[in-house]
Amino acid sequence: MSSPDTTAHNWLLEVNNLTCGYGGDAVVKDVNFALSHGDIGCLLGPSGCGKSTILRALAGFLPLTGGEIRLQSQPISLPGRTLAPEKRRIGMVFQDYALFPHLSIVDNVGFGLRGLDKADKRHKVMELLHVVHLQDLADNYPHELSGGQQQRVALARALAPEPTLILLDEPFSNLDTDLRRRLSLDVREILKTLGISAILVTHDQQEAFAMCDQVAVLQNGRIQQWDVPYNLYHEPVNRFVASFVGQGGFIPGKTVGPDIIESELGIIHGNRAYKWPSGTLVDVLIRPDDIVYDEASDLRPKVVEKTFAGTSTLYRFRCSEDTEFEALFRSHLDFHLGETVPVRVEADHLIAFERNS
Ligand SMILES: Nc1ncnc2c1ncn2[C@@H]1O[C@H](COP(=O)(O)OP(=O)(O)OP(=O)(O)O)[C@@H](O)[C@H]1O
Repeated sequence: MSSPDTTAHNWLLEVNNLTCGYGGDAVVKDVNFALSHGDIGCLLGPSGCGKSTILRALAGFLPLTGGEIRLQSQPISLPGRTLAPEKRRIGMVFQDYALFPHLSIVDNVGFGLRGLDKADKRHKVMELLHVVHLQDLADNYPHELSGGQQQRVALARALAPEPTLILLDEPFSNLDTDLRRRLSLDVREILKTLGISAILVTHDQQEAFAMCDQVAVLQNGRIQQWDVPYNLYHEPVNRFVASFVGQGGFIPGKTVGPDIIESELGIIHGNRAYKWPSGTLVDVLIRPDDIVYDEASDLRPKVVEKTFAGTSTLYRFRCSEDTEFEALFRSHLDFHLGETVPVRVEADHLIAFERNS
């Protein structure tokens, strides 16, 4: 597992060996990560891997059975000691917005604001509604707003008490694809403008990559890799991360040098040296963008699948029963099922795992 060095850095949030679960069963085990001030982190993984469980522990709804959570260097959760959720200065935004239907937008956003007179409260709420671009809807009611607008109200409400950290639990999953993309970028910009740190839970990797600075990929309650999106895609630490993040698949190969692998796609040169002896059987990760069209190439696999996607087309090619791979070409490169196409590998990164590992 890759985890950050949490020493000698002024972290906003530190999660050290976090272990917790339900009814004596540990669902999340030995989780480690840390978030810098102003950064947006993400918990990404398949359904049931423990993302929401970690979020509940961060919010203070779930006690720990092992490890600790620190916010601004102060322990807020330890086994046997859980600071109450309302004392953590952590805001939450949920999938279903959870707005009060009988309150106007102003009153929804101002709900958690204490100790301000009416005029100051309205002034503060209007400032926040400007930040989320909803000032013109201040006196409307939730049912008069679209899903995206309601989610921005929920964000403004979570921001109102000036939290140290915001937790976003699948906040865009009730929205259509276009709106999710736009809103996730809007929310990133709002958080960055205000310098507020956040943890997003999602199973949508495009959303994770577009919105977050650091992403944890989880499997069965454990973090497999905590890294920047670029590294997760190009430098996955294990097969699970390689398969879960991005498209692509593995083809069989054999090492002929520390950074050279022989395969049915030819000799593949990498940017890193592996320690395996020559002749080791490996599986090589091929991403669709690692394959280019090249009329001069002798490698001519057959098209076995084709998915047209407007500006690009995803092809599945077969060299042999053992070697199939995908390639993404601009859609004017139009080939038919069964056609043989000259291609070559142009991979910046060589990701391989020992066969049967
Ligand atoms: N209240 C609960 N009581 C008992 N088990 C639970 C409870 N909540 C979740 N679990 C179990 O804990 C595991 C992790 O659940 P969790 O909700 O954290 O996953 P997740 O990664 O957020 O999944 P999803 O993406 O589907 O929301 C699952 O096996 C789930 O069945």
